[in-house]
Amino acid sequence: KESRAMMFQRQHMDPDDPSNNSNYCNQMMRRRLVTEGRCKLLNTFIHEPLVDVQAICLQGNVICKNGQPNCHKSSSRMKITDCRVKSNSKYPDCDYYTIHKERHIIVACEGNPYVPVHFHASV
Ligand SMILES: Nc1ncnc2c1ncn2[C@@H]1O[C@H](C(=O)NS(=O)(=O)C[C@H]2[C@@H](O)[C@H](n3ccc(=O)[nH]c3=O)O[C@@H]2CO)[C@@H](O)[C@H]1O
Repeated sequence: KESRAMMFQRQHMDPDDPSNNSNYCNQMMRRRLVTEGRCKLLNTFIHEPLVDVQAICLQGNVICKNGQPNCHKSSSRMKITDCRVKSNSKYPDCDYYTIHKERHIIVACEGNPYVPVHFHASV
């Protein structure tokens, strides 16, 4: 069974910078099995080293939108790509906009070791 930490890495970690690949999301959403069962509305990939993303759990603790106390905001901006589903997408042909950004990211952390298990938002 896949751990939540491994699921976070499968769904959200991609240290290699895709810079200007406009078809990145259609490739990666499929390759990482994020579109299993339905066209996920929004999924963000993070283009930073795993150790830097894991370090966020030691950075700014903030309250999550759902009231849980275990969210953490990255102290620096990070290279990310938002994959946002196109409105005319029909499962299983999920079609995505590829939106490259640099933002602070907010993740939820859990466990021992205390690691990211959920991508909460980018700001
Ligand atoms: N505090 C917590 N602590 C621990 N766990 C917590 C906590 N909170 C939730 N989980 C758990 O996480 C799991 C999960 O899949 N939550 S999810 O909201 O659907 C994920 C969002 C995210 O994947 C994506 N998104 C969203 C925005 C963006 O910029 N980029 C972007 O990619 O969209 C999804 C929907 O928003 C679920 O098991 C829930 O129980």
